[in-house]
Amino acid sequence: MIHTKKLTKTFTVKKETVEAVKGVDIDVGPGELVAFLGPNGAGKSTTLRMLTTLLKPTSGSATVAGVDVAKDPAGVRARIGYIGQGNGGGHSYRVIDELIMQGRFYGMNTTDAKARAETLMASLDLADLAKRTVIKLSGGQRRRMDVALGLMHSPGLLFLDEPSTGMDPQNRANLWEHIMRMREEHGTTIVLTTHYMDEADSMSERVIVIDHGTIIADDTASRLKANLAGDLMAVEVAAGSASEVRGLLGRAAAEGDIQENAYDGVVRFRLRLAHGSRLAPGLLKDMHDAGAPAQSLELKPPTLDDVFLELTGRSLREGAEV
Ligand SMILES: Nc1ncnc2c1ncn2[C@@H]1O[C@H](COP(=O)(O)OP(=O)(O)OP(=O)(O)O)[C@@H](O)[C@H]1O
Repeated sequence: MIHTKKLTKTFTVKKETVEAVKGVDIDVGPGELVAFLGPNGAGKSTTLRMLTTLLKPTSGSATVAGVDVAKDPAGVRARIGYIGQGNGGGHSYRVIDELIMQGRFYGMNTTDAKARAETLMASLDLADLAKRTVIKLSGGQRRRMDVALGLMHSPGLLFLDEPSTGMDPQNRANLWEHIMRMREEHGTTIVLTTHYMDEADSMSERVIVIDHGTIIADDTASRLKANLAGDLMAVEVAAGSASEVRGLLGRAAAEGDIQENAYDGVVRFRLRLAHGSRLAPGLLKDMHDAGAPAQSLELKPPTLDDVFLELTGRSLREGAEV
């Protein structure tokens, strides 16, 4: 569905060069659901805008839905849906009319456009709002209408630029439910950008992590977490067992720091362990056999922020405007 080779975008601002996207290679297959995750200014939107033909690449190439973005931008646009950041200004048209106009814009006749608009309004929970003017919609309703607009011409590939930014958690969950249902019903390939880690984590099958215009990781969220971050383990033992346990934990966590705090006759160790949940039972047994049993053991699975921290030394949260 998407193939890019060394796709690059450079902006010149007041004689200064900004390398927004630095030669990225991206391959997305039919039916995939992929999130571009990265902090503000990482180059996510610029990449999306090149793929949707809103920006011309400085160099490199991109084929989207089988069409070269540089050679046939109109051909690309006919095959994709694009839902950009933020809402356009208020519209005084009714929701149904706005959707029909979009369909007409893509060459549908009025009857087909009306039928399609009604189907989409039903699946996006907009049917009761069909006659409301667009300016009067709430933020969440407006975003769902944006999704309906992007889907009017039944594109096989849908791009969403930060679809849920600024929405409250309930509206976000609601929008996602609709997007997932759309996907199930139509097999749409979906590419989105987000700086919400939990959204990339729970909704996407594949996460492409972008930082400073470069792809620094590309895998499923669970593999990224298992391979790059590891579980956070906390073990408490009686102070008298601490040296025994220190040795056992040191062998289990071949790399990485082991933090230690002592209080009230108890020592609490904290460490990161790849596949901690698999190692924990053996570790508990070894501690027991060594006469240094654990008083408690907690395991916390890693987040995509831990992955980003491991890859860059920075937290995704630091630069996020959330
Ligand atoms: N039209 C432009 N002119 C000049 N610089 C730009 C332009 N668009 C983007 N940039 C710069 O390119 C870099 C990448 O921006 P981009 O918007 O792609 O990041 P992003 O990852 O989408 O961030 P956000 O999460 O804030 O949307 C930034 O340094 C940005 O300032």
